[in-house]
Amino acid sequence: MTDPTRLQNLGGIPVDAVRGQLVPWLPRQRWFAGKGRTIRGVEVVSAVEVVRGDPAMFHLVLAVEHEAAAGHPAAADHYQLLLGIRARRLERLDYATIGRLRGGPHDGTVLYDAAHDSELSRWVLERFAAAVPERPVETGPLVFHRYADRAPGTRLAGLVVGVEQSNTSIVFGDDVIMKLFRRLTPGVNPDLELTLALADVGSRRIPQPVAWFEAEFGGETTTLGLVQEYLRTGTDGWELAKTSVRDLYADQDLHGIGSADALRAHEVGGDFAGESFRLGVATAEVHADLARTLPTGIAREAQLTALAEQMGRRLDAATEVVAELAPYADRLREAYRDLARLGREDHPVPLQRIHGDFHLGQVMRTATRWVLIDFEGEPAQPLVERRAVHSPLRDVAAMLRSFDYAARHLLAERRAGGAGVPAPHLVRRAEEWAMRNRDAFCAGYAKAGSVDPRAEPVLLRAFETDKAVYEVVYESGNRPSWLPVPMSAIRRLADRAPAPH
Ligand SMILES: Nc1ncnc2c1ncn2[C@@H]1O[C@H](COP(=O)(O)OP(=O)(O)O)[C@@H](O)[C@H]1O
Ligand SMILES: O=P(O)(O)O[C@H]1O[C@H](CO)[C@@H](O[C@H]2O[C@H](CO)[C@@H](O)[C@H](O)[C@H]2O)[C@H](O)[C@H]1O
Repeated sequence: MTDPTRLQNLGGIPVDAVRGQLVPWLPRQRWFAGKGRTIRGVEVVSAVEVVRGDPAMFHLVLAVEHEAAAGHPAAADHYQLLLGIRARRLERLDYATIGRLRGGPHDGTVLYDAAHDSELSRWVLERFAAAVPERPVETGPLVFHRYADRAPGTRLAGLVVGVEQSNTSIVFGDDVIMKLFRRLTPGVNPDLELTLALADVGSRRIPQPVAWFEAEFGGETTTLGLVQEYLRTGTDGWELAKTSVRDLYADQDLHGIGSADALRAHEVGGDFAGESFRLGVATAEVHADLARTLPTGIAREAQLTALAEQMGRRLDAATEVVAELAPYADRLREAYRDLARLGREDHPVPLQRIHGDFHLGQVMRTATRWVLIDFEGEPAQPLVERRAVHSPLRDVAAMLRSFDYAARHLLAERRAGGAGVPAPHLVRRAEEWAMRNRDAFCAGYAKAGSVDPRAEPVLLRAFETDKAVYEVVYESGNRPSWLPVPMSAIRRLADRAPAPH
């Protein structure tokens, strides 16, 4: 990529001026991973001028240097940015503004995130259209590959999807969706790796891949963006599950506490168990396809002991951050001791590539089937960990946690809204909903896969405990009013109450 020592300006604008605008803007972005840490400086480590004129667009890789902080050595994180430059402000793009230059020959020039400018972002589609499968095209260090025979249209308007998450996704027409990976780690992104592997074996459980682009970064070929079929009839599983739970609670509210008329989880119109079963089937099919096409392994005593120790360390670290965990920590550790014992009892555990960040927000129901998206793994984990083999029951346990979340989040919201501690009959209904859907998911998984997750209670409990501990830290940092959701699971798991499935 560009030699940064030679980089003086971007389209005539001094690089220092650009850096100055980026420093306050970056921490405000949803995808910025260094929130709360002090930025020591921002370097432009690569710049490719991809559209010249007004507007102009540069493909940038930024190195953000942070001050050292507890648990974080002073190190640089790298991010990808499509920098748009316009001589004059354009009102419709105000929300994407990085900053405006004042004084000098560039007075009034606007710097902005060009992912939001469909006039510019379609340039990427043009590169994909110029490539054909087996014959990528290059623009400087950027290499554009096409997977599908059919090229995406180049005149489609691009719209960034509303819910910005770890990355930025742009929908073009209602034809394709392109994900720009924001934080860059050298190497192939597992989202691309697993999507291509599944497409190669003909899986219909993923949005079909269309194209991707990459560049050398940190000495490795690194994925920058992935284009897939846009699931125009898709709704994400979290929204669907919430609708079912809302329907159940609305019925309870209508009939009043303890009313014999109040309907149960299997009686309300929005019963979700059929969908949960089908989602279990879809998950097992994806696991089976991953196992037959990518590396697999077996965990025996040493690996299970190491895994149990790793989970124990995560619990220690979490207890430091969230004091509410402390009273339960010793009892939670029993789940990890049982896991280590499983190894000593010679209980081999099959390992394979898995989704790695599985929850109801990572699955979409289309008019015809469940589809799994976002195989990136947990973005905060190192790439080597995300590309390693794991027990597929880790994904299963993560989805079971998600059913628990769907059941309880409304109670947390009501409580945060001033409704007080949830009434016991509502808590019972939430538990019943979670139990019913967790069980249906496991039944679907067992029907389509080789393993019934319910026959592996020790593994499931250890993975679920580990995930709930992670969630406690996540909620305390991001959505404190939702902390009661994973805390209720922590209490259940510490009491070794029968898992609701
Ligand atoms: N192929 C697709 N078709 C339709 N919508 C999609 C598709 N892929 C992703 N989305 C939507 O975009 C959102 C973000 O996608 P995701 O892959 O989860 O990104 P991130 O890595 O930023 O979390 C999803 O929650 C979903 O609503
Ligand atoms: O943004 P990511 O998809 O990488 O995941 C993070 O955010 C998730 C929240 O959206 C969080 O998931 C937790 O909340 C979900 C409901 O919003 C629930 O379905 C999941 O089961 C629960 O873990 C995830 O933990 C976090 O890494």
